[in-house]
Amino acid sequence: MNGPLAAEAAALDRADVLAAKRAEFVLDEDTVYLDGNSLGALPRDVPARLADVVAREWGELRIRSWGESGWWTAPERVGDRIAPLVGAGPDRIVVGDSTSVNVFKAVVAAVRIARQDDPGRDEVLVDEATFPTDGYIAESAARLTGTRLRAVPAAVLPSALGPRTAVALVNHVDYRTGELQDLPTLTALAHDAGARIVWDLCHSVGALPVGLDAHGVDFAVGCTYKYLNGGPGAPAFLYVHGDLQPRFDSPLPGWHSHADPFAMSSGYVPAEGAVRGRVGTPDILSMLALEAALTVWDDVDLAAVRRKSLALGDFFLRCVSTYVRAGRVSSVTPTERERRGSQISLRCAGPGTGAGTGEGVEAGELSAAEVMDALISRGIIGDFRHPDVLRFGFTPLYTSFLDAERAARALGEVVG
Ligand SMILES: Cc1ncc(COP(=O)(O)O)c(C=O)c1O
Ligand SMILES: Nc1c(O)cccc1C(=O)C[C@H](N)C(=O)O
Repeated sequence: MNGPLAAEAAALDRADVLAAKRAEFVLDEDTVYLDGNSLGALPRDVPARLADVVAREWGELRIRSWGESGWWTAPERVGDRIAPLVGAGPDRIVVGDSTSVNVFKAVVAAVRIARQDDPGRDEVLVDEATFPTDGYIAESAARLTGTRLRAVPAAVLPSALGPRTAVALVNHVDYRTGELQDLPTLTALAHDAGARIVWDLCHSVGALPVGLDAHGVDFAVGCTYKYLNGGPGAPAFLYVHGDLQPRFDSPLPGWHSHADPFAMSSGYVPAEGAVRGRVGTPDILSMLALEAALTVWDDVDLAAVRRKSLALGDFFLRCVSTYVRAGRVSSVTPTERERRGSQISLRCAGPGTGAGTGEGVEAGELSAAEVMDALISRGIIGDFRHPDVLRFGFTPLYTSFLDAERAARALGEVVG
């Protein structure tokens, strides 16, 4: 059954310049997939490419593939494919390892540079709502570098930056609320304070233009399994600003980052450029699946992605206010477009959330976790984050306005 906003959704889909992209992904029409901010959908061309890598490059060419199939240079080559999506020039990005490992490399290297310039800097700032892994890694990086970690709310970061700050580690888009931080302003403020900044782009790469080179960002990391659709466990990336590349002193100087790896010498001599961010043998199967997945971006205008992402978010919020009983959910994602990533997070007060029953919630109503379970059983795939947040990720390459309408309508039915 259609809701009152279904006709409008269909019209928006007809006018969508990215609509044709959906056919490049493996999706089924019975499911509304709104979890591309956790695991992107499978691009259609990936299975055949991966089958070729396994059967021919590994199965037939075997060891020769390191050279003949370009395996050895894949981390830089795939990095150069990601570069335009984050506003980076060539040889600035290397792909490999997990985001967590790249946070470690970036934070330690950034502290080393900051303290070379000014040994008095003894603090690493992190936004206190950070995705947990960043906070855990930053705490260890701080201990290893003789600094201390200070967690502050993102809104307080501008005033927390000061003469003691070595590095600030900031999530560009908050994984829980979907709030977008002002990267140009915070980067400039960090530099004004004499500090270095590391951005975690997990929830912004592929969702909005980032402009790393243009804004003078020092270091950035990000994952490739969300909006870049690289697949489960796809390798992450590390960006190092061009001016800092010669000073990048990796805390994990493995042999793949050596200037002459096959010299097998006992002394470490770092390679120049992005290669310096490598560690050991890359996960070639995942790396090449990611490379194949990135071809969907070849003809995509990121400004159009951002326009559609914001339009989907606006439309979804309108559908929610039309279909869902007043007071049952409220958006924790800022309504201002310039403060939003590509997800809408709804607080769903109820039993077992620790958030009280909330206005408009009656005894016996479903908790947020139960609401998400009920949505998933109806084929609406979002996710739940503690204690009471329902997340709906909008992936402009394959999410339609009808998806947004169907999800909000189902939510209204589930919460009653
Ligand atoms: C902001 C952020 N950072 C880091 C990670 C994860 O890091 P890793 O790829 O090491 O699991 C995620 C998601 O899992 C994330 O959302
Ligand atoms: N990285 C993930 C994983 O290894 C398993 C399950 C989910 C994830 C995610 O990416 C979660 C995601 N970063 C989040 O925003 O919560």
